[in-house]
Amino acid sequence: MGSWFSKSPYVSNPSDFATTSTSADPGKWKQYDYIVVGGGTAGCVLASRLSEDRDVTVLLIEAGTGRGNVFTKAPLAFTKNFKTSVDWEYYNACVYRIMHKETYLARGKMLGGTSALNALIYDRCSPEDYDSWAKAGCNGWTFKELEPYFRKAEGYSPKQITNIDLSSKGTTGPWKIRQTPSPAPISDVIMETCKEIGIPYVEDLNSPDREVGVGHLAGIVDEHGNRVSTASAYLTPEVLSRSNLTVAVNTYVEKILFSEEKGSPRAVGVQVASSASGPKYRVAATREVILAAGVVSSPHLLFVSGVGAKEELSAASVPVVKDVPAVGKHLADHISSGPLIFRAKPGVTLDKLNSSLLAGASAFLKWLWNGTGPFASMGVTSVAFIRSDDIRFIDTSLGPVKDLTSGPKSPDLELMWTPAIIPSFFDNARPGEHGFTIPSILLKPESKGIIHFKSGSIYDKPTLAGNYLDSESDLNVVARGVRCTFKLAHSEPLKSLLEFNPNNSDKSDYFWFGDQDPSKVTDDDIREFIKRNGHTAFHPVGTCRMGTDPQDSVLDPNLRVHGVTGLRVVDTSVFPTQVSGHPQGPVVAIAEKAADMIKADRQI
Ligand SMILES: Cc1cc2nc3c(=O)[nH]c(=O)nc-3n(C[C@H](O)[C@H](O)[C@H](O)COP(=O)(O)OP(=O)(O)OC[C@H]3O[C@@H](n4cnc5c(N)ncnc54)[C@H](O)[C@@H]3O)c2cc1C
Repeated sequence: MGSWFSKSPYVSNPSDFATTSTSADPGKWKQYDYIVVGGGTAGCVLASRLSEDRDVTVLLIEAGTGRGNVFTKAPLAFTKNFKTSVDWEYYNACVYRIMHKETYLARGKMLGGTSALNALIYDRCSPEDYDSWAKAGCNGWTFKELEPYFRKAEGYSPKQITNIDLSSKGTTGPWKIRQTPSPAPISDVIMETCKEIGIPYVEDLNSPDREVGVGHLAGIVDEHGNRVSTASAYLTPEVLSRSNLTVAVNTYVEKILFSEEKGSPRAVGVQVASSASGPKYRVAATREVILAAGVVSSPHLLFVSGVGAKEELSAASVPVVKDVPAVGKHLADHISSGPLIFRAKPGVTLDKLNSSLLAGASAFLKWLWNGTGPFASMGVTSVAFIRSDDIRFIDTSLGPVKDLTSGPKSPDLELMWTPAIIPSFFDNARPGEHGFTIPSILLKPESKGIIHFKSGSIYDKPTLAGNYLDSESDLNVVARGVRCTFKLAHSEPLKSLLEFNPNNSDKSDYFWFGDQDPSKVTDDDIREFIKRNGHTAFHPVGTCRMGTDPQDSVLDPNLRVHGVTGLRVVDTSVFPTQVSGHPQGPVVAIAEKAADMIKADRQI
C-alpha cells in the first residue's frame, strides 16, 4: 500500500530527464527512443503501449499536473474544472461572423488531458466515418481496420442497462465502459418521446451496424462511480513502474528540434522548460518524436518549430524548416444551437441538487462515500443521432441543407439532453426552478475554421477562428434540429411533465425561447436564436489532418508529417474529416493503432 511519503511516479525537474547543453549535437543530450509530447487522451495510450516493448525507452512529457483532483473523478462534476489550472482555456472567435462572438473552449491540462475533463461519453461514432477516410485515400483506416483497436481499448462491463451484444465489444481492455442510469426520470421520458415522434430506437449506439436513432449512451465510468481517463486506464502503477518509461509532468515542450538528413529535416528531439522564464533543456529522440498535444497545441508546436505555411512562418519571424501549408487549417468542430431550455414540473429533473447548498453537498458526499448517487452518473445518458433530411420527424421545409453525412446510416444532427437547467457552464438555475436543456448539435460541418498563430513562442496562445456558421446549410441543419426539439417538447409523454408560459416575453429569461408556442416561432426566429446562442460542442478536429495531398493535409496515412523524418502526430488533430459523434473513442482507437504502426516500423 502506498503512503503519503511514497515516491512520485513522475518527474518534474527537467534536469532529471533532459540536458542543459546548447550543443546542436543530439548525441550530447539525454536520449530516449521515443518522445511522446502531451500526456493527454492519446498520449497516455501511446506511452503505455510503446513501453510494453522493454527494448525501447519512452519519455512522455506533459505540461500539466500528474494528478487530477476530486472533480476529475466525479462524473457529474466535470464542469467544475473549467477555467482552472487544469484547463488551457482557449477562446474561439467567429461563431457567427457578423456577431463577432467569442466562445470558450475547454481543453484538459493534466495527465489524461481532455479525457480527464470531458463529459465521459463513449462513442465509436459511425462506421461510415472511417470508411469515408479510407475512400479519400487514407489507406488502412476503414472501420473494419480500426475495429480491433476499439476492442483493444474497451473494458465493457458485463452489466449494462440495455441489451448490448458484448461479443461485438472489447471486455478486457483498460478503458472501463458502462452505461450509467439516468440521474433524473425526465431523461428516459425524453427518450420515450423520441420514439413516439418516429425516431427509431437503437439498442446499442456502438454497434458495428449502427443505424441512426435514439438510444442509451455508454460512459467511461468504472463500477465504483469514478471517471476513467486514459491516464487512470493506461498509466497504472504497474505501467508507471516500468524502468523504460519516464513520465515528466509540469513541463512544457517549447519546440521540436531538427537536423538535416539527406536534404530533408529530421526531428531529433525537443526543447523543454518548466515555464516561459525557466532554463531551457534538450532531450533527444533516437527514433521518433510523436506529438499528442491535441488539436490546438500539436499544430502550434509544429508552427513554432518551423513547420507550417512558409508565408505565415515568415510573417511570425519563425525560420522555415518545412513548408506544410495545411498546419492549423481545416478545423472542423461540432456547433451547438446553444441551450434550449424547457420548464418542467418539480421532481423529475436534477435541479433539486441546486435547491440548496445542503442538497448538492449531500449528493456529493454520497458519491465520495460509496461512489453512488447522481454524481456517479453522466449528465447526458441518452441522445438521438438523426438525419436532418429524415421526413419522418424533421420539418424539411426549413431552408435547404446539403447531405454531408458519411453515408446513408450516418447522422448529421445530435439532440443531446441534460435533465437540468444549464443556461451556461458557469450559471446555475434559479433555486426552485426545474427544467431540462437540449441543444441541437451539427455533426458534419461544411464550415471550416483555422488557428492563427501569433509568434514563435509556445506561450503565446493562438486564437481559433471557428467560422462555424459560414455555411447556410450548417445553420439550416441546426435549425431543423431546434424545430424537431420543439416538436419533441410538445409531444407525449414529455409534454405532460412540462409547463409552458407562452406569454413570456422576457428575452433575457432562459426559459423564454422554450416557452414560445412552436406554431408561432418562425424559421428566422430559430436562426436568430442559434446565431446568438451557438457554442462549440468542444469537439474540434483536423488541424494536422492526414491525407494524400501535402498541400491539403499535414500527415500521410501513417501519421508522419509530410516531408519530415522522425515526426508523427497522434491525436484528434489528425482526423481527415469530422466524425459524426463524440471523438474521444475514435482518438483512443487511433492511438492504439498508431502504437502498433510505430512498433511495426521498428522491426523494419
Ligand atoms: C468539456 C468537454 C466535454 C467533452 N465531452 C466529450 C465526451 O463526452 N465524449 C467524447 O468522446 N469527447 C468529448 N470531448 C472531446 C474529447 O475529450 C477530446 O476531443 C479528446 O479528449 C482530445 O484528445 P487529444 O488526445 O486530441 O488531446 P488532449 O486530451 O487535450 O491531450 C493533449 C495533451 O497535451 C498536453 N500539452 C499540450 N501542449 C503541450 C506542450 N507544449 N507540452 C507538453 N504537453 C502539452 C495537454 O496538457 C494535454 O494533456 C469533450 C471535450 C470537452 C472540452
